[in-house]
Parts: sequence; structure tokens; C-alpha cells
Amino acid sequence: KEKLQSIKEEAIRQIEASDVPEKLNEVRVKFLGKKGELTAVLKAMKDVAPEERPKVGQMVNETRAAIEKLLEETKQNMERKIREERLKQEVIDVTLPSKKNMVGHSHPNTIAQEEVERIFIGMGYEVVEGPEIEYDLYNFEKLNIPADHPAKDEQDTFYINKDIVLRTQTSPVQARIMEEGKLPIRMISPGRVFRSDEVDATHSPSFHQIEGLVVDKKISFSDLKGTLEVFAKELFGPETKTKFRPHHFPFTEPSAEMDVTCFKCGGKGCRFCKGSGWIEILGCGMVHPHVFEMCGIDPEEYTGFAFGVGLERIALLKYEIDDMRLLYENDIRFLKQF
Ligand SMILES: Cc1ccc(OCc2nc(C(=O)N[C@H]3CCS(=O)(=O)C3)cs2)cc1
Repeated sequence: KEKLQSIKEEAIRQIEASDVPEKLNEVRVKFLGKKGELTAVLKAMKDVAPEERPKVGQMVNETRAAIEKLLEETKQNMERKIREERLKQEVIDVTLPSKKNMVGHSHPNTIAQEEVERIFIGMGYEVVEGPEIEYDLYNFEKLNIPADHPAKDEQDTFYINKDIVLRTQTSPVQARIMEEGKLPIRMISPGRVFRSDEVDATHSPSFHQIEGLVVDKKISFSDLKGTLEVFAKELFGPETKTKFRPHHFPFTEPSAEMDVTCFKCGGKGCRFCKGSGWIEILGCGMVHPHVFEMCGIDPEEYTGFAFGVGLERIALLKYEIDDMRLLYENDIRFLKQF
């Protein structure tokens, strides 16, 4: 009896001294296992008087049950405490700032091109693209640019051979569409163009342009002005004013350059518009009759207007970027601002 009592007390002491479930297993093996202390008592049963055995056996079972009960309770408590501790560790503070996930950025040119395309697509224009390597025929001749025209010489144009050039404007795309003869035409042609110019803050040998062309019956200069005025207001804001200054291009007659009121100072004059209050945006004009004839369209039956705008120029103006080369250096610190 005393032996069982001391086993029970020792087991309780060891259970209470355990700090992890593994320790409880050791206690279980030590006292209740095959080689455990309680089993040893049962093995010593042969030394007990036969009439005492049932009593001793019952006491052993009671001791075993008591130890098992305490082991189980202690294990439950231990596991609950471990679980609570983990939950405390793993709490998520939803008020913490989220980590900034890196998203892609559009290039200023892309933003400018998509903005200009959106405006003209909204007016029912088609977006048409064409080859960057072009025949002299489409890049110059069909645009009424005669063989001896200064635009044709080496210092402005990259020649592949005497008949093939890197296109200097996207006009050849329009000429090709006009040649197809499906009228009326309302199109814009965005794309890369090449000039063997000096490279400086406002010139690059390769830049982007969007040209537009409208061909229909009774198209007038006021259609041109009205269309480009809407374009200017869409691009630079509803209070923008436009001004058309007479100009000359071989492929349009009459020709003009369009200025818009400076969107920085509203036309009063500032550093941005060099004090004039106006900023030149694009060139335009009525399609020259010779161009119609060379594309097989009767200039007596059809008229049209065309315009051309430099995309980098729009991007530089809109984002007040003072050096075009920043657009091509792929400096991520510059590009991620847009
Ligand atoms: C068949 C056809 C007939 C006429 C055409 O006229 C396209 C035009 N372009 C301009 C013009 O000023 N372009 C420049 C603006 C800045 S830039 O990017 O350097 C090129 C005026 S009219 C085009 C095609």
C-alpha cells in the first residue's frame, strides 16, 4: 500500500515538473509502460498472500487510472497553452501599411500615343500602321516632294539605297490608303519615323509621330480647324484656345501650323511658353491636288485635310520634360514617375 502511494506521489511530482508533452510521455512509459513501476508491482504479485491479491490488484488499477487521468489533463492544458501562445504570436495587424507591390508603368510616349488615338477613335477615325522602311516613291514622290527637295538629301534622310529610305514621316501610310481608293477616309497613322538630324534636347534620329487624314466630298479648311480645335481642347483642357498660322508643306495647300494657348499660364506668357502665351503643337493643311492625282483620286470630286504631330513633343509638353533623350535612356527612376 505504502509502495503504491509513493509511486503515485512520485508520478504526480514528475508530471507537475513536466513542461512539454514529450516529458509527459516519458512519465507515462516510466510508470505505466511494460517495464513501468506499476507493472513491476503486478509482477511482484506472487509474493502477496492470495487472499490479498484482488485488493492489491484493484489498488494498482486505481493508481494507474489516477496517473492516466492526471497525464491526460496535464497534456490537454499543455497543448491549449501552446496553441494560445502560437495564436498570440501569429496575430495579423491589419492596420499595418500594405507592402507596395510593383506594377508596370507605361512610357510617356505610349501614354501620349494612346491619348491621341483615343481622341480620334472617338471621332470615328481608323488607326492604320505601315512599314517603317519605305520606298522613296511613297515617302517623297507621292507626297509631292520633288526629287531635288532639301528634305530628301542625306543630312535629313537615312537611305537604304537610292529607292528605299527609313520613312521620315508616317504620311506614306496615308498615301497607300488613298491609293486603295476606298473613300471616304478618316484615319490616323501612328508610328516611328527617322531623321538623320543632330541629336540634341529636342531632336532624336528616331522619334514617333501621329498623322491624320480625312478625305471626303466637300471637306473644307473649317473642317480642319474645327477638328483640330476639338483635339487641342481634349488634349490640353476645355479652356485651350487655338491659332492657325500660315505655313508651307509640299503635300498640303494651303498649309498651317497650329498653336495652342499655354496650358501652364493660360496664355498670359511664362517661362514654359517663352513669354508668348502660345505653344506650337502641329502642322496641317488641305491635301495638295497633286497628291490626290498621284494617288488616283480626282481632286475635283474629293478634297481632304491632313495633319502631323510629334508624339515626343506632346509627351515633353504634357509632362514638362526638358530633354527628349530622357525618353530613350530607360532610366527606371525617370520612367516609374508616369
Ligand atoms: C497623303 C498625305 C497627305 C498629306 C499629309 O500631311 C501630313 C502632314 N504633316 C504635317 C506636319 O507638320 N508634320 C510634322 C509635325 C511635327 S513632325 O512629327 O515633325 C511632322 C502637316 S500635314 C500626309 C499624307
